[in-house]
Amino acid sequence: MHAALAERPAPRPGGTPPLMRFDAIRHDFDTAGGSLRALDRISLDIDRSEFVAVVGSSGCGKSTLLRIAAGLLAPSEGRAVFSGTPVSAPRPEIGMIFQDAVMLPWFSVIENVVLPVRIAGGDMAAARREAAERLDLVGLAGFHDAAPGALSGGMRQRASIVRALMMKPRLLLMDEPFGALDALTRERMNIELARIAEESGIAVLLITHSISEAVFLADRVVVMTPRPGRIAEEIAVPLARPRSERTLLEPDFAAICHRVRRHFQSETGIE
Ligand SMILES: Nc1ncnc2c1ncn2[C@@H]1O[C@H](COP(=O)(O)OP(=O)(O)OP(=O)(O)O)[C@@H](O)[C@H]1O
Repeated sequence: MHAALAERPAPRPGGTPPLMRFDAIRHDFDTAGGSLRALDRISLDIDRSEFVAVVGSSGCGKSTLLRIAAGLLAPSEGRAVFSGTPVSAPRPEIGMIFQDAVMLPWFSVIENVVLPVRIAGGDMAAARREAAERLDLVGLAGFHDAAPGALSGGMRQRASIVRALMMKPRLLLMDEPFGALDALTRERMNIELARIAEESGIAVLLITHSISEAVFLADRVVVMTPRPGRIAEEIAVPLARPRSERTLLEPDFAAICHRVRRHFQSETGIE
């Protein structure tokens, strides 16, 4: 389906608002050299429990789009609407995970994980119980009381995913979360993230430079044009779930990767 340069998303059956709607977003940055258009005419819907991956060349505005979704940046024009309400500030239903999992070194892993609940004034005993269970599920059973510095990059990123889930978000925004990991760890993290998303039903908006990661994880891959970032194509990924190592061997997986890759044939920086 080509959603190229659509001004407005199509009306939805039944009139239910999507979980997240980017409605004709444009964003210009003021720079020393004048105004720089980062995003132009971005209209995109994300449904409940949907996994959407965004790929595009460096500087095409992916992080800018995510910051707008998180309520960290107001667009120059258009709006981001979460569950029918315009996003104007960060909110607990929208979680965010960055490339580098930032952890406070003076707190143990589990205390870092329950920090959002502490800040929100929630039930700490219940939070610690839930955190312990979730840490076990992602293979961090022996590391609840470890210092964050004792964890590898992959382990820290798993802990940061658990931390983001503590506030029970309905949408998880992920900005190149596995970019700093080695290829094998990254593949394992992809499988784990697919499982978490499938089991929890949380919607995810993932930014990645890896085409195979995007296709492996997503229900839909959004390809952006070089700056100013527009939507070049939305590509559905109808691969069966649960996704696993076997998914990577499916002919359809390769075919969809190829379709995404065609957009970048003359570019570098995209795997
Ligand atoms: N605060 C800012 N002030 C001025 N220009 C900015 C600012 N933030 C981003 N830009 C510019 O806007 C454009 C889009 O940046 P953005 O970080 O969203 O791209 P990206 O697609 O996430 O890039 P990458 O893949 O390299 O992380 C770039 O040209 C960038 O230099």
